[in-house]
Parts: sequence; C-alpha cells; structure tokens
Amino acid sequence: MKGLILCAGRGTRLHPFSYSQPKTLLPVANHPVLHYCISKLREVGVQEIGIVIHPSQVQIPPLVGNGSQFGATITFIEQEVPLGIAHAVHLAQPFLQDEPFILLLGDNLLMDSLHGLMRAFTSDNSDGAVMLSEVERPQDYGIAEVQEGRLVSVEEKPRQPKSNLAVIGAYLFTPPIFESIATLQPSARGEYEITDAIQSMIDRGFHIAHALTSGKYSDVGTIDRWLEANRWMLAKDLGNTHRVGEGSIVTNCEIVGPVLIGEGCHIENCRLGPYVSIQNGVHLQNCAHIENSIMLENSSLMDVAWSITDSVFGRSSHLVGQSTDTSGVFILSDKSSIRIPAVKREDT
Ligand SMILES: Cc1cn([C@H]2C[C@H](O)[C@@H](COP(=O)(O)OP(=O)(O)OP(=O)(O)O)O2)c(=O)[nH]c1=O
Repeated sequence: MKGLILCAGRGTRLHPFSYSQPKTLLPVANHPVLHYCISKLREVGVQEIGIVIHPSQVQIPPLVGNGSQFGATITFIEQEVPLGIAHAVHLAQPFLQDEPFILLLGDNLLMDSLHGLMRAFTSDNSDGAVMLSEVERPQDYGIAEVQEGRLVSVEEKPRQPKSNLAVIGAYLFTPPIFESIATLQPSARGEYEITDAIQSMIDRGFHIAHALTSGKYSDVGTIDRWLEANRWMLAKDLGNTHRVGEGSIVTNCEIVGPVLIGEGCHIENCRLGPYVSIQNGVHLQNCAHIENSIMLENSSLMDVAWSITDSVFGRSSHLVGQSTDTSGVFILSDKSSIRIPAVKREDT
C-alpha cells in the first residue's frame, strides 16, 4: 500500500506564518507537522510515500530528503493551483497507480495510529475507509451519516448536520476513487471536494468503511488549533515535566511543565509554562510569565514585565517591553520586532 500526503494548500487561515514557510513545516512540540504524518504512515508499514506540494514550497524537499531518514522512499508531486483535495489526488494518480493507498492531509495530527483505518478497510472487505471523530461544531466539517453501522452519506460543511461525526484527514482509497473524481464539478468554494468523491463512490454502490477515533485529533489550520495541537503533543511527550536541548543555558527560572526548550537557547530569570515550546536559538531574559505559547527559531523576548499567553513569536522576531500591564497576546511574524517603552505613571 502507498501513502499520499497533501501539503499544497494556500494556508490563508495561518497567515502570517504560512507566508514564510509551508504550514506543514510549522512545528508542533518542535517537530514539523509533516514529520508526524510520515511517521503515522511508517507505523502501519507504508514505505512508498508521495507528497503533493506547490512549486513555491521549496523548503519541503530538503527537509524530508529522499525519505531514507524515515525508512521510506518519497516522491514529490506538484500541484500548481490548489484546486482541492480531490484534485491533488487526481494529480497523484500516475504515482499511486492501481493499488489501495492512504491519504493524509499534511496539516492534520492524529493521536491514534492508522491501524483502526486499516482494520476497518480489511475487515469489512470494503472499497475504501474513512476516519470519523465526534466534533463540537459539525457545520465546520465534512459530516458523515451512518445508518445501521454503514456510511450512507457525507456532506461538506452542512447547514443542518445529520450527525456530529466529522470525516477527518485520514482516508484509505482504492482505484475506483479516480473515476469518481473525474465526474466532479467544483463546489461553491471552487474546489474539487474529496467528500463529493466519497459520496460518488457510495452512490456508485461501493462500500466505504469507517473507523471512529476517540483519540485526539487536531490540525494546524488556524493559530488557535496550532496552539491546541502543541498543547496536547507537549502533554503526551512530557507530562508535566520539561526538557532542555543540548547547549541551552537556563538560569534562575521557574518552569511548570510541559515545557520544551530546543538547542542553543539562553533563558534567564523567567517564569515559563505550562504548554510552552521553544525552538533552537531562542533568547529569553527577564520575562515575568510565558504560557501556552510557541517561540520559533532565534526569536527573543527581553524585559517583558507582564504575562504572555496564547502567543506565537515568528522566526527571528523580537519583543522588548517594560510596560507593567498585566497580560498580552502576541502574534509576531518572522523577522518582526516590537519595542514597548515603559509607561510613565503620574503620581496621584
Ligand atoms: C485545498 C488543497 C489542500 N491541500 C492540502 C493543504 C493542507 O495540508 C491540507 C488541508 O487543506 P486546507 O486546510 O483545507 O486548505 P489550505 O491549506 O489551502 O488552507 P486555508 O483554507 O487556510 O487557505 O490539504 C492540497 O495539497 N491541495 C489543495 O488543493
């Protein structure tokens, strides 16, 4: 069985960070999301992996190489215009040829392994399988209708959802999916939708099995969800402890885990955590409190007298501030910098 990972979207909901790097390279617990996808495929024995990228995403090939670091072989497939997930699958047909394949959305993170998906596919003798997860706002997802244990319909972002079971970004397909994709028309948002292709499979009499995941599922589609994914990956990896990478110097700090500190960082006189991940080369000095935040490579915070929460600091971004206000949320893109002067208070 082959694997296909999609990375070629526009990532508009993750601006400004997805301007300077593909969102599938953004770190969750200091590892690119894409690495987790590759590992999930390797865990179930998939070795031949195709990755769909946009031609401008030149950072992706050097980061994954030929796949040997993962024990896989990797083939890149270009999608010049992100016309939808089904369109990306269509472009990958020459790579996938005529065997079953697992499709993963490259910005999705699953706690469960893909064994459940594989089991649903094989035990039901089916023509494909999807993974379902209960969600709170079904209107925002592709929603499945299951009757008597069988998937009977899927609908993209329905106004009146038939269930709260969302089709999440892990699928298993057999070659008839390509004929279904060939019949599609673009949706109202102008994309060839994979949910329409699945519905077409069902309408043509093919059986699509399903596996319900109770494990956590998230994606890095928005900044809030990126922070959420980071929280649960840190909790999974570290519990309530913290880890400090090689060559990092941490002095006079109070740390409440989970907190992950990369290599070559300099951190002094700060209160950190919980849920903070810090990439390599970060410099923090005299920071009152940082919580639920991500600091990308070589960013720095100096003399920040208030509490920072729910924030992301881009690569080589800098914040210097002395205000005595109590808290702040910062979303700083790469190479941006802010200096906040001390507030002079009138004596009363
Ligand atoms: C739409 C689309 C997405 N993808 C990938 C990108 C993501 O990793 C994954 C899910 O995409 P989405 O998050 O649905 O789309 P997007 O990446 O364009 O983001 P936004 O809606 O914020 O602009 O699928 C493709 O490879 N080709 C496509 O045509």
